[in-house]
Amino acid sequence: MGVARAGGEEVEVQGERQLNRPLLALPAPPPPPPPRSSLRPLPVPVAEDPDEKLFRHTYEKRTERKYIDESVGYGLFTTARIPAGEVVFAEKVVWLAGTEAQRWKGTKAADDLVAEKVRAMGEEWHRGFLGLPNPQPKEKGGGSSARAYTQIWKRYHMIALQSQNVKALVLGLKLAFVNHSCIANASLYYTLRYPRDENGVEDKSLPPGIGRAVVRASRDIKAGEEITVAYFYAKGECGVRQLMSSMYCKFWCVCAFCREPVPETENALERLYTLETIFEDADTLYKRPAVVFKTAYELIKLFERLKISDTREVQVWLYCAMLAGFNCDLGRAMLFLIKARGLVLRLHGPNGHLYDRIRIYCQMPPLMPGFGATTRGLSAVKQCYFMFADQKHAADVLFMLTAKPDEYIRLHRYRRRPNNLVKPGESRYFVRYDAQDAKRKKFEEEEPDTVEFIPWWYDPEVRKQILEEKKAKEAERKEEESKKAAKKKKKREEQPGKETTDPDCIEPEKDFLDICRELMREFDASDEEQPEREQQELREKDRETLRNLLGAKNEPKKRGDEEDEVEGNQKHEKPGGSKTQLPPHKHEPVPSQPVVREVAARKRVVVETPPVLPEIEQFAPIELW
Ligand SMILES: C[S@@+](CC[C@H](N)C(=O)[O-])C[C@H]1O[C@@H](n2cnc3c(N)ncnc32)[C@H](O)[C@@H]1O
Repeated sequence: MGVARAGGEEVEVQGERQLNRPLLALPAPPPPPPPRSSLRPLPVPVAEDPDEKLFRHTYEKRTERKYIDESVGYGLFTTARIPAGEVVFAEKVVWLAGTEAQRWKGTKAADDLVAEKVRAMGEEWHRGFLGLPNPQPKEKGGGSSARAYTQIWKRYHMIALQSQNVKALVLGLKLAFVNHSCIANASLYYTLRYPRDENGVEDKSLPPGIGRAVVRASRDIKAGEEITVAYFYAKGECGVRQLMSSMYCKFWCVCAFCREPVPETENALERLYTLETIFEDADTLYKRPAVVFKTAYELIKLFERLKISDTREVQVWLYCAMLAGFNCDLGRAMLFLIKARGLVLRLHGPNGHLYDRIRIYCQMPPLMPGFGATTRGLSAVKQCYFMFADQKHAADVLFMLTAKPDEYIRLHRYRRRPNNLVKPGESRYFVRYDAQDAKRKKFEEEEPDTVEFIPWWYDPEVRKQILEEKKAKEAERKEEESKKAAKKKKKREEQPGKETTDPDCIEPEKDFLDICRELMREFDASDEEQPEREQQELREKDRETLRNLLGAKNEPKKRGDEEDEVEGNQKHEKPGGSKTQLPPHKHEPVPSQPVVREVAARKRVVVETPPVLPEIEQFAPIELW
């Protein structure tokens, strides 16, 4: 158990060791960067009652409600500075979801339901609830406080999305005054709690409910500043965001960034929208991975510059992790996940459901949606470690900044330049492809068949018609193809001399061994006419040539020997000269020499290996599959 200072108070921090533990049983990564001065160590849940101990010390007393204007109503303001990462308040809330919300039928039933829930919170809370400013005329229902519960509820509640997108309506006495901003200075999340049985023991077989609403400062909040959170995931330009606020929250957003849009923030939120759109399009993800990474990188930089630090940034890191996972790139995926985990810990602490999701992905990356759709990024987790060592320049590798739009560069292809070889403005890393990689790259870059889809909203009759049309078109295309093939074949048969121009294609219909056997038979037939000794010599020579031709599979030779041999063979092979020349086969209009040269020449692949410097090795561990 450790002790940390928070605003002059001492806070018990339990389980720090647990937080610093590596995620997977792997070699220890380099030490983490020093903590930022404005952040104190994060509190973590404790075994007994997480809510009680975790949020004992908050900045609740340094806040007050103030009236803003008619369009927004009240807001919650600070009376003193609140440092980034601190819990502003963590309060108990009344919440309605699922079957309970279904009881909201008719005003009387609704009022009874809210009253019942509010009374269950205790007398003090009940009084606080009824003390919230109620703008409705009191006598509307006849009595002085008739329908007061629902009136207050309707004005001050918030919508919370729990895991699996379960909607819950929440109301807290402080939370009631926290307004939305498209670029908020605090984050809101709800701790989850399992229902307790009659003995007060948590029943983990039941779905968890909401424990407390926690508002945590995501940046330093000055004294007198309004505390704002994001009610929804705001993205796009101001008009789009206002449309979203009216759709999701039933108000027209008039936050500072919608009232007077700033070009830079507008640009950042528009980029976020673009990135989200890209992530809905698997085709772009597949064909333009480098563009996606670059967009994400620029967005993260922009967020940093504008000091936007909220779940949207977590989402960008998560998207990058998913794109890496999509390509089986565990090294990059892990690093993106670690970044997302760090940020969500800073924003929400280890209690929110977003943290739970990221923690699960860290432990089991294949659980990320779309994982392993392609293998072109294949890498191992430990390959991300060298990027820890080189935080300053790792972005080049992590986001593939030097890649072509359609490229996906594997981690092991990056080599770090030694200090004396780096020119100003140049990337620290260069990409090394070898012959094997180039072959694989060609395969990786093959485009998949395009996926066509018929929108679900089309009329069934229209869908049927479209499918039939597609089938007819496909049949037509196949028929055309077969016609073309038949035409080609016919032409070939009519002009046998003109046939093969491709030296690779000796006899398409025949097996290579058949051809060899035929050749042997032909040699034997022509040899019968020769005197016995001469014949033997020639046969021996022919066999030698054939052995060379077949690549001397059983006797591996040195590269140098092979080259000499090929060149030697070429010297002897004069058309019509020696007896070792293979006579033209009746199915083989083109002389066989070009084939011989081609086959042999292909073996002369020289793999260029750059000088391996110990420094490069150290930073870029090489791992080939
Ligand atoms: C939880 S209450 C916050 C307190 C509220 N300002 C009041 O005095 O009643 C949520 C309501 O505040 C208003 N509100 C919050 N953020 C807003 C914003 N950015 N623009 C316009 N209205 C907002 C909306 O009417 C919303 O339904």
